[in-house]
Amino acid sequence: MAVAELTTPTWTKQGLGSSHLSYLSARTSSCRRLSFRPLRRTHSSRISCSVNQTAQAPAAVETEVPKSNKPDCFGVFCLTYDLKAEEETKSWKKLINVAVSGAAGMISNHLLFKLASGQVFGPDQPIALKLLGSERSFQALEGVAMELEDSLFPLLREVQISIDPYEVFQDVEWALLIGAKPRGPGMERAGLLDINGQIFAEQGKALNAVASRNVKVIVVGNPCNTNALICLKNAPDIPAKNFHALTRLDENRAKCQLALKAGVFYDKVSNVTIWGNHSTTQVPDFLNAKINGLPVKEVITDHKWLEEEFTEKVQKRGGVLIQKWGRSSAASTAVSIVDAIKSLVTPTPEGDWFSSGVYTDGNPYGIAEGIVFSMPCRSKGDGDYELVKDVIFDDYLLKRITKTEAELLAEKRCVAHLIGGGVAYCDLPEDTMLPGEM
Ligand SMILES: NC(=O)C1=CN([C@@H]2O[C@H](COP(=O)(O)OP(=O)(O)OC[C@H]3O[C@@H](n4cnc5c(N)ncnc54)[C@H](OP(=O)(O)O)[C@@H]3O)[C@@H](O)[C@H]2O)C=CC1
Ligand SMILES: O=C([O-])CC(=O)C(=O)O
Repeated sequence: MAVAELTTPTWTKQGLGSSHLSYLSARTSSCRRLSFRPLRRTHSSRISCSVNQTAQAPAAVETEVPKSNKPDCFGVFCLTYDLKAEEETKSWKKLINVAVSGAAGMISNHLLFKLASGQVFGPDQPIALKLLGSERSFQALEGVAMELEDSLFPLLREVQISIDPYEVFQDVEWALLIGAKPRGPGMERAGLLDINGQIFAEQGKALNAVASRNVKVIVVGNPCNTNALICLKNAPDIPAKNFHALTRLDENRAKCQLALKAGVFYDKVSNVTIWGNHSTTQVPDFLNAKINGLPVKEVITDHKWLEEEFTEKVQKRGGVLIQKWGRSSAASTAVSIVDAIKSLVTPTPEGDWFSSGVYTDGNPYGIAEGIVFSMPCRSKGDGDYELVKDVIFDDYLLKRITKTEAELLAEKRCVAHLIGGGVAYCDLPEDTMLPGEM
């Protein structure tokens, strides 16, 4: 039944019992929870919660639950909020503030709705989304906020949009830094490092000034390892350990290729590490990885494939996708950001680990200190992690780890001016590529 035909619209929540009391106040309630607070933009006060202004909280009505397979039942009108809202709210956790930069971009367009739905932080975790954009993207950001509003997510209590990182990062517990300038034709990697480095230096300073002292930061915008380094160096009051560069997409890509080759479903693949940079020098580790609990090299006996095809496939997967799609991975990147967060907020399954680009100080592998390098991590589910010690190395793995390490050390020299390291000197060993560049 379409909205116009309804005299008493109902919202049903799949999975609830068969008898429902539906309340029209679902509308007022969700609207009350979504407060748009556009900042530093006078014109943005046009955003308002129009339903909130007009709706009254009507008495409860008992209605038939529309069957979801009815052809005239669609979208929001197939949903019921069993609004024992007050009771439910009491069982919820304390609201968390989550900042997302590049919020009008492609990755965010997938990610924000996952965050708001509860599938990332859990069904009892209300969140406030704080969206960072720019002058150029502000209108689009308003559009994003409107779509979030129209989605009626019960757990989404507040949406803020702003172009000022000092406002957006105020008290945030999570900062997902996605916005970055893409490398254009003819642009040198050094140029990209500098332009994006400025963005991440500013955002690091803003996080340092106003974010929660234990904020967890996931840098997605490329080149993400060095951007994360710049960010953490500009945020000296936040533990360096709290900064991550996203290499989870690479891990997921590696798992997919191993599963494909072994002819197993990908949940049978575990212990996959991506070592190093999120670039074409990254090292997907098949030495320590397992399939059905067995070393990958015992299951996949074609070692030439592992060393050559597999490694290159993972390194260049992003570029192949761009050739097909005409744009870089957005949906799968958003999924991998979700995976990365969940890996920090839920205990890592016994014996397994996940990859993340983290600060190398104190690492047990002999990797140079002072860079952000993807390594195997485990978490107790408290947002923190520890590095996995029981991994093995062979000459093949060590040689490649050395190469990606050299690249990151060179990137670090290129951005010395942004991390308090004096005059920058850019001597990148070769113009290595982001996974999306080929
Ligand atoms: N680590 C990983 O695994 C992956 C990383 N990426 C990286 O994530 C980033 C975002 O990708 P995606 O969402 O697809 O990109 P989009 O181009 O869709 O969005 C990027 C956003 O970055 C912002 N931005 C910030 N500074 C600039 C600038 N100087 N010029 C242009 N835009 C700028 C823009 O927002 P605004 O104007 O609001 O600032 C824009 O909306 C990219 O750096 C990409 O390379 C992509 C895939 C995987
Ligand atoms: O290069 C890009 O922007 C895309 C990217 O990081 C990837 O697909 O892994």
